[in-house]
Amino acid sequence: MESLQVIKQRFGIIGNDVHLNRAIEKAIRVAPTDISVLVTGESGVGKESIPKIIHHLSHRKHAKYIAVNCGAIPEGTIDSELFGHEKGSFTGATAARSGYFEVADGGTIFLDEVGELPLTTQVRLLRVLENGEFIKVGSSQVQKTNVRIVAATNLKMHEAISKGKFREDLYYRLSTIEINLPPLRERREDIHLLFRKFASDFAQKYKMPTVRLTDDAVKILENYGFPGNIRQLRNIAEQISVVEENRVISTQSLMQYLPSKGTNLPSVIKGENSKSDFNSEREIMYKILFDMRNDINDLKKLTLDLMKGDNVDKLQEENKKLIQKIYKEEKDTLDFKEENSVEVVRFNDKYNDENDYEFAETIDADESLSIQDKEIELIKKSLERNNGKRKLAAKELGISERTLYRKIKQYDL
Ligand SMILES: Nc1ncnc2c1ncn2[C@@H]1O[C@H](COP(=O)(O)OP(=O)(O)OP(=O)(O)O)[C@@H](O)[C@H]1O
Repeated sequence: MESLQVIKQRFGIIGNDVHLNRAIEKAIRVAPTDISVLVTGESGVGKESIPKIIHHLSHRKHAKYIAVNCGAIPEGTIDSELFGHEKGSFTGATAARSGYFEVADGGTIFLDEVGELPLTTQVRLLRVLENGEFIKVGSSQVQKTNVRIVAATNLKMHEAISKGKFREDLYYRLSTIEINLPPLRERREDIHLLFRKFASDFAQKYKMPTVRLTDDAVKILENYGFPGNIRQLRNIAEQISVVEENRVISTQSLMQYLPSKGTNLPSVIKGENSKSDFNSEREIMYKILFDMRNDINDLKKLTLDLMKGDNVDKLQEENKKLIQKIYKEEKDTLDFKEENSVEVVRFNDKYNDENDYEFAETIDADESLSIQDKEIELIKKSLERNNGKRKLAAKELGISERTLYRKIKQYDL
């Protein structure tokens, strides 16, 4: 069995906390078996490295390892993504498609944010776990797969079960072994270690001297709560590495990067003769830009649905609110059948596959970079303000939690 230190080095895991070590040791021990593992812990604690360790130390290491963000896949397509679909099983299914459970046969699937799975998908997953059987969407033929499942969640699963959002039987099936990763505030002795590692990585990346904290600043950092855990610490290290001219970071400089405790507002926003008016004005501008982009993305999605779908009336009815929001000054309804008939022909070739549909929801490569930067800034701010709580941040930003989750992953926030 490979030693703990070797594994940590191989998977880039920093820290010496006893709970962290215990979690890694558990992963090493359970790896050669086919037992299902549930990795638990708050967002940003480093759950993703555990399934990788398990896969690479198992007899499955030469087969596929697929990591799926269950929270990032739209509900309507998740069954097809996981289990595949037959040609013609739904509008837009122009060809049969293999799902992850078929592709990963012999390997490992990591189901991140498993608590986000819709109940209908949970039933399918339970069946795979019990006897390796699954059925493609639109098929009646039972298929077999041999996949090891490692799942992760940052939810309190017992709460999700009591609210009827997660099946109890599935929970017990998934969590034969549970590996819990501690939040950063419970492993204070690792904080400075991690900061130094990130500071050195960013110094290399941005070709600048490495930043260093004064002794007092170290104490401040070690006593900070880190609601966003290691992901937040990494972001702070990056911001400091890029922004601070003086490479020795004092308490005062550091404090600017730590959202203030009481209000959870970033300290840079407030202050005596601060440019708070300018800041709030700027924030409003960003918010408008952000809303506009969301409207455009919603509209793109609706347009694609219209291009692909044949039940235009139903789509129009379902999206009445959105249409009215975007075409405020227009009449109550718009005749999409007429307005888009030409486009259907033109766009059909371009968007004839569901991956394009997904792409329509993401950011275009040629979109203005500065708007993207502002979006990131706004998301970060909102997460800070809401103490890392995605539900509240999504509400504040006016987007769904699922979209916010996707953006956090996309920008590695
Ligand atoms: N022990 C560690 N050493 C070095 N980097 C780490 C460690 N733990 C986490 N990280 C880094 O922190 C970031 C967040 O980790 P990760 O994505 O695994 O968190 P998570 O618990 O899966 O979060 P979420 O529940 O939001 O998906 C990543 O950039 C990861 O590389």
